[in-house]
Amino acid sequence: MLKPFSNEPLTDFTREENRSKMKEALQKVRNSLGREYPLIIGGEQIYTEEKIISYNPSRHSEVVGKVSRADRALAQRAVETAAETFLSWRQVPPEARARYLFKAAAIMRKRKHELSAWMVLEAGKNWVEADADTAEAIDFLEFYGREMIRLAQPQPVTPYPGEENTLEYLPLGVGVIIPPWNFPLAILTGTTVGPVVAGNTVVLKPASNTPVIAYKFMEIMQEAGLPPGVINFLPGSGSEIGDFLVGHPLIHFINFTGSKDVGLHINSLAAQIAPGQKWIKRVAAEMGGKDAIIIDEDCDLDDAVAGVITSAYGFSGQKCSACSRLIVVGDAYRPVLDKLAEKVAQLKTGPAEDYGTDVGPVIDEASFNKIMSYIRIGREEGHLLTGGQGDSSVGYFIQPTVFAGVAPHARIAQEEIFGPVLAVIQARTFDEAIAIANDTEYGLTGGVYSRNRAHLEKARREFHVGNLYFNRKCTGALVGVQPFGGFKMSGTNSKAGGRDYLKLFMQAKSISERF
Ligand SMILES: NC(=O)c1ccc[n+]([C@@H]2O[C@H](COP(=O)([O-])OP(=O)(O)OC[C@H]3O[C@@H](n4cnc5c(N)ncnc54)[C@H](O)[C@@H]3O)[C@@H](O)[C@H]2O)c1
Ligand SMILES: N[C@@H](CCC=O)C(=O)O
Repeated sequence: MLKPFSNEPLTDFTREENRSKMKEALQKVRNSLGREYPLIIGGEQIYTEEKIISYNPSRHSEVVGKVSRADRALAQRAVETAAETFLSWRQVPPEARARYLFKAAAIMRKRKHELSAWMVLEAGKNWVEADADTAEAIDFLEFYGREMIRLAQPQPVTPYPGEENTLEYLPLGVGVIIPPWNFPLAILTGTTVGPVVAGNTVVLKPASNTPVIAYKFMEIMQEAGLPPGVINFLPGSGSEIGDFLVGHPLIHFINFTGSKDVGLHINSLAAQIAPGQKWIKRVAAEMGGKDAIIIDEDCDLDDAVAGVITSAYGFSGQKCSACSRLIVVGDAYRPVLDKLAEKVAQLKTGPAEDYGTDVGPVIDEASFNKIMSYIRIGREEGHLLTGGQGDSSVGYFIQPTVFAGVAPHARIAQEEIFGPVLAVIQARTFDEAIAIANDTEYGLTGGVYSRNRAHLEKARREFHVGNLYFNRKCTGALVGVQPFGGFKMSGTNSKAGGRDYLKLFMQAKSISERF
């Protein structure tokens, strides 16, 4: 009997026994750094000359792994293999498909600290963030498996005299999965196994910064017994094989998570009908954010500032959900700035593998340079309250940075920086704060700290974001609890971890039989 879904518990690292397990896992992973990994098509491991090399962002001289890189010929083979495998995979009963996911979840649970350790070293996540990423991956497996079983049950339709009417959900076909590096296990797992348990087969093109953790996911799916060819693992360049895959006539859907620019490019490419293509490709594209938290005058300011700090600097601000704009109402402004300056300066910046690091490195040199250039822009557009320095000599470290007195239309208040940089904006009234919060092209997460019920109700109606949080941080959506996905240029609102998710990769067939 299947237990009802519940979220995977997080590890309590204040306990010595858990810290020592994590240290052991880090040591074990460190001993395996620098290895070569194949791509996988139809279960066959293929080593290529060309490699994607991934580095430890906390120590960029350290090679984490070398992963084989696909060219277009291999991409063609992967799509054809997925198309062939679809013919048998779609016949596998939904409950049997779900069982592969439950088995993979059990394997991940056993390898939890090891998987987190890979993320510490390959993505630069601190222990707590890496542990949450692994837990979320397990949640996606457990949740989507149960969702498929639910959708396979007779679906409710209105009874009609003299007829039997049914509604069935069928898979679409072959999809391309393109995840980002910032949730290298959770988002990769969720965006892949959702479509797969729905009966589709896929080509998975992982992000080039985190291909080793992506390979670990493949290892687990293979160990869970997933038939060869259901997930084809194809690391490679976005522009070279990414465009080829998206435009391929055998592809039915693209499940993308990443930046706005790449998402819009994929959306327009997928809209073109390739010769021989007989369907419209579906695109789920979850993209960036410029997320705001509003601090209202009457709230608990200590609690609010703590929530903002977690939201702004968790994983060095490299979350689509990160708070990058803080809007403070009226007289709360000065005390909030004082508290922020004090608390942010106390955050510990350092290597992700050191227990107790609050702010680890940013992912790579390009990100480091981009964030530092925004910090230079910020010095013109606002008043530097704290932080502002970066050091890329060993790893890509940037101090958590706060700019105060920022105008709502300043570049640092409008453009996604994707780093540990917070712009603080003052609003005269709560209504003005809501108007400022909504005045960007994005609409992903938002937060309000307030004790004023009328203000919270106004925010409920008017704060235009896909994930709205009251009196808590605006990151860390839980699978099944806070289905995740935004409005406007933040994406197509696919609601990862929600009950509508699998239907994005299915088509509904209504069948009527007259008695
Ligand atoms: N809304 C969400 O749920 C969500 C979640 C996580 C990250 N994000 C966003 O992702 C971004 C950070 O991730 P990133 O730097 O990996 O984003 P990115 O857009 O640079 O890359 C995302 C993926 O797209 C691939 N890619 C790049 N060019 C491509 C092309 N032409 N065709 C096909 N694939 C291509 C990359 O290799 C990678 O796998 C941020 O903007 C962040 O806000 C959004
Ligand atoms: N789902 C994650 C964000 C994913 C984007 O980076 C959260 O809710 O913080």
